[in-house]
Amino acid sequence: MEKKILVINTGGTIAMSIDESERVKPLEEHAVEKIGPLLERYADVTMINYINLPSPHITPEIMNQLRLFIQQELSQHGYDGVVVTHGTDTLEETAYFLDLTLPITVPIVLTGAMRSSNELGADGPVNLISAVRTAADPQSRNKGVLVVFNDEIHAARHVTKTHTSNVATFQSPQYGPIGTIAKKHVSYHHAPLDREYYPVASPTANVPLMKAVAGMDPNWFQYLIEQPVDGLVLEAFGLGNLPPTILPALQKLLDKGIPIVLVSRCYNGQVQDVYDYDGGGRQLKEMGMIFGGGLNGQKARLKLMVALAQTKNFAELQQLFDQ
Ligand SMILES: NC(=O)C[C@H](N)C(=O)O
Repeated sequence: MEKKILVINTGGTIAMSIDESERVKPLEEHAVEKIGPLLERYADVTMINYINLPSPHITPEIMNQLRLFIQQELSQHGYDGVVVTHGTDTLEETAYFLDLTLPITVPIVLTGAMRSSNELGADGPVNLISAVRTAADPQSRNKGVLVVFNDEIHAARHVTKTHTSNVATFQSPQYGPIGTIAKKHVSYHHAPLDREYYPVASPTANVPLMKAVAGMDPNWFQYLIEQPVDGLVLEAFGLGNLPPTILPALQKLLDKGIPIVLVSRCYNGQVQDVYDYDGGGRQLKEMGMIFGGGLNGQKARLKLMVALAQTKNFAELQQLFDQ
């Protein structure tokens, strides 16, 4: 029987066009609708123009509204799968947020485009067809939220935008794609690990993200010490090390009960408390910092935001980041 797939359009380059002076702009009408008829071969598709935003305009609040909308649509209409079209700049963040907060088994697939609707070699139509085929495939159930782009299927937890313009921009640097879209079928090479689920009423925690750089000025943290932030994510060096000059400022945050999650500015590997020098991972662990595994900064931030709705205890947060 033909699968019922809901396509929710949220905007991004897939819904934009380019003019003679090379300016790429959102279209008044939703460009994705024009792709609709091409999808009929693959599923019984219902398309909803939910919002039309460039993805730098997407916020955790909008991600959360989208989550509630998906849940409501699924319970009212019993779709077999959902596809969300989204701008690529923050696509990995929306995908990961939905992965953490949607307690469902049907496939949820995000896709978009790197070339706007009227550009030569526009990738929107093929990406959307691939996403619908993936959402309609029974093998895609229970795999968590997926990102389909350029004939590949990626797990939301691992995928990241790696190139500013190339159509093969979405990669999972640590583990590779979990499946591929062949001409005639969708195939999986391996399954993602068990999902985490965070019931979250609304992601209101104020969690900034900062990147470690050589010669970091401790005064940069003054704002965070004076403002009511709920947590901080730091993209540390390598295995999880920081310049020693900023440790007193970080200690002040920890003393105020503000959790600090460390991830690495390397895009491969996990942070670990190995180095035993001033500012090394050993010392950071002893200070009470939470080690964020192999997540990138933007995903660790979302995870801390949803985890803070569950606990503010540093040890419990560390357990959640160990998962
Ligand atoms: N390719 C894209 O969709 C990029 C665009 N700036 C967006 O994220 O909305």
